[in-house]
Amino acid sequence: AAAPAPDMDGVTAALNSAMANGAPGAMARFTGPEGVRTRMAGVRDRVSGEAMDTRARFRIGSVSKTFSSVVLLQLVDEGRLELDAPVNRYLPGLLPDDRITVRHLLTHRSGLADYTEAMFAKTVPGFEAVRNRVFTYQELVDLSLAEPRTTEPGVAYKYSNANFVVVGMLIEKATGTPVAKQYERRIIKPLQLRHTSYVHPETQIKGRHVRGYLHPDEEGAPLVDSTEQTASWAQSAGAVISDPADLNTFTTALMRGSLLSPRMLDAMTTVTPTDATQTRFYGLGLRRYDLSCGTQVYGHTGTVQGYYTYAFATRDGRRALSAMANTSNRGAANTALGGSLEAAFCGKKTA
Ligand SMILES: C[C@@H](NC(=O)[C@@H](C)NC(=O)CCCC[C@H](NC(=O)C[NH3+])C(=O)[O-])C(=O)O
Repeated sequence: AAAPAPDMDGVTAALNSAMANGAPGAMARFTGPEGVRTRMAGVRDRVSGEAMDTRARFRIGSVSKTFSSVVLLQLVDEGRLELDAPVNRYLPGLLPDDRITVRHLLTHRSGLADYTEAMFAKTVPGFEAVRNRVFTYQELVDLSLAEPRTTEPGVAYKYSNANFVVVGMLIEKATGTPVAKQYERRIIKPLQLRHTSYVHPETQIKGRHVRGYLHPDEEGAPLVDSTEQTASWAQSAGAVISDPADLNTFTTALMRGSLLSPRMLDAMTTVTPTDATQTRFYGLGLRRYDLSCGTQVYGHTGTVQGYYTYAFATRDGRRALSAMANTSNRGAANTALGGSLEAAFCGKKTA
């Protein structure tokens, strides 16, 4: 059946709802058979009052995990790493359990604790303590290993940034270059993602960009401008910068098979449920959301101080949506923004 036209009024309603829940602004870009549709709301800069702009760049948070996963799966395709090999075969002595495999990292089933829970237990103090810090991968792994593991390897899904920090270490070990070089060579250049970059530990977002605003834990406390940070606490788990057009190019190219072999793309999109609702799933560095109209969309969400992101596409790569709200630590704003997926991919609700 032909895909339903996107309900762009519904997308606008989702953006407005994100603003009603504390975001200074929000935007979305839909790419489909009928072409591109963009919607913007509010401001990208609360001081200048400059309007939200879909040509502006922002921090994509954990959507970076899909970039890292693509690089690692290309290395598997090239025979330089094996998915079911112990991580310790490539990084001797790194992890305290030889049973933790590369696949366990990509599926969040390693049991490695997520160090960000302690790091950001107090949102603004935690952020201020790290926003200008530069961490080595090893320091982040050590923070994780200082806490008890959350599961025996492979037994259960438990989201952890530590997994994709180790993915970054594996990429650097296998290629002998920084992850930035691999993102550039394997994704950014081939897809001509002109507004996508990995500038860690540089704190500035170059060119036209959205300023991000972090909600403190204290109700009513003023927003904190969190735009400039090293994002070193996240790195290969969350430090990529991009814009809506590049994200749609990335997710559609991924789904169309431009980045991975058919076998590897099948492995990446083979998912297991992450919640009881059986509508949210995780594959290899990739989420799958099953929408109310039966459409399944693949991509990732992102949460980094001041920015909520959704970047998803249909399995045939014919339709994609990227959406961003320039706030965080506000779950209601994130959920509201997520409503843009149903509107974009399921179209107008029939009476
Ligand atoms: C969940 C999301 N994960 C990511 O994008 C990664 C990179 N971000 C996090 O783990 C959240 C770090 C804290 C954010 C902070 N929260 C707090 O400080 C809470 N005390 C904030 O909201 O900005 C994903 O995979 O979709």
